[in-house]
Amino acid sequence: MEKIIVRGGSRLSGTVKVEGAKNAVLPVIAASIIASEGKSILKDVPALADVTTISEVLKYMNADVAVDQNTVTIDASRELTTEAPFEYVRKMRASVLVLGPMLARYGHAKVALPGGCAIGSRPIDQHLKGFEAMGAKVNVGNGFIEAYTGEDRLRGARIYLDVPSVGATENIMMAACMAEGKTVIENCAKEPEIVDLANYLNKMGAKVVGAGTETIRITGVEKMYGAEHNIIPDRIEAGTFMVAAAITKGNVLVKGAEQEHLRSLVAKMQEMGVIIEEEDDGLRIIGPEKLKAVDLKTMPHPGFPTDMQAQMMALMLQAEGTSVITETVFENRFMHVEEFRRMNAHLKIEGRSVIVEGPSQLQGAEVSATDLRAAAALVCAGLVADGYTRVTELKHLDRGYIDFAGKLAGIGANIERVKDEEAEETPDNKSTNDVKSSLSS
Ligand SMILES: CC(=O)N[C@H]1[C@@H](OP(=O)(O)OP(=O)(O)OC[C@H]2O[C@@H](n3ccc(=O)[nH]c3=O)[C@H](O)[C@@H]2O)O[C@H](CO)[C@@H](O)[C@@H]1O
Ligand SMILES: C=C(OP(=O)(O)O)C(=O)O
Repeated sequence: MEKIIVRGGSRLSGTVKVEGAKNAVLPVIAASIIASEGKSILKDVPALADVTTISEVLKYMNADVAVDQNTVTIDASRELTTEAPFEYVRKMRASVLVLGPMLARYGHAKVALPGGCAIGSRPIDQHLKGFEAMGAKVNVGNGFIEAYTGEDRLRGARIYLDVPSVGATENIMMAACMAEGKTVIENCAKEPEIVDLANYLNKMGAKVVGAGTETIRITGVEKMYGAEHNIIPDRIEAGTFMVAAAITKGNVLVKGAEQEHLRSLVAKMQEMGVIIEEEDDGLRIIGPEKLKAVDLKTMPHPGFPTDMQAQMMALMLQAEGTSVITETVFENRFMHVEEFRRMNAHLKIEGRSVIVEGPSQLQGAEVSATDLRAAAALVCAGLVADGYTRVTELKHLDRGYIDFAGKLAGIGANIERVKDEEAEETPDNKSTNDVKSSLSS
């Protein structure tokens, strides 16, 4: 098992570059299997554990997937199997995103049920409601979801989502690309990753309009082809580095951060007193000497992203006064609160809100990453805690961040990722040496 060991106290400075977006690349890779002719060449693909998992799903289905650094080439022109077993879906819920593309191309799809996870129950009823509206029969049983149309193609339909689900919007949009006639998805998700997927589908020959608004219209086509596409930058990775810079009172250029995708975060951080300047190639973050307390509520895009909630909690712990965070997207996304408390954070959960009393004098401790963003948030808190913070369960972090510790070290953090045995050698209250030298001594 590996750990990240971080010693608080360094102000971050310099430039850090963001990768392609995890939440954009996963549906794009899934969509590639709709193409029965030609190769897809995907660029700016982040080398994340989740990308490996979805690539393995495609390979299991008989597609060719070749990875060359940040370029992934997919040839799905051979006949594919239409099943994704539990061993992949267990690792990553986004595996359910192959349902829509398989249904579009073959009128059949069978995927293991994803089940719940640390942040909430995460049902997929809206995905299935969409497929049914398009004429598919859906059976859920024996741990699998199976959808099929028999001899027929899917039929275009008007679908109103009960919640603007990102995954349901993507799955239905992909399924509708080769359906007969027009599909209209109302109350759909408006995230930048939805727009990226629609752009890719259109390059493949689909007819999708309205992505990024609350109504998407899709006119079905007969056939789709491989296409070239560049994945958009990861707004959540960018936001995480923005928080890391601000919490340490640093001055950091987050290269690749798109202001347009980050409006709610930029506005909230500015409200806290953080200076944010748009530069040609990214956003410069200058942390103030004192942060102001604020309230925030997570919402579907363009509201405040739930995937930045844990990191913002770390930042609010350093603000002067009482902040309130309300989580409206996932019902159980406060697992990090208990871990922050181990670092001497003053936090109280009240229903779907957390009351944050700041500033907390954080203390280094051994903490466990309960999910992907909790992992990043705990590292951010460690950047300003007294002494050493050890963050374990890094498999969650690796789903969404590449070389997180290395990138933070590159902008001046006192941080290292180590194997368990090496971690034992690091003294708890070492006050002079940095993490690296304490490990090598
Ligand atoms: C791979 C990926 O892109 N993951 C993102 C995606 O997840 P994901 O697509 O799973 O999230 P959704 O947008 O679907 O979920 C939002 C809310 O809708 C509910 N819901 C969803 C589907 C459904 O059929 N029924 C239903 O009730 C969920 O329980 C949740 O409360 O969007 C989330 C919300 O921005 C992000 O946190 C995830 O990082
Ligand atoms: C919750 C997240 O991702 P996923 O939907 O892949 O679990 C996330 O990226 O924070």
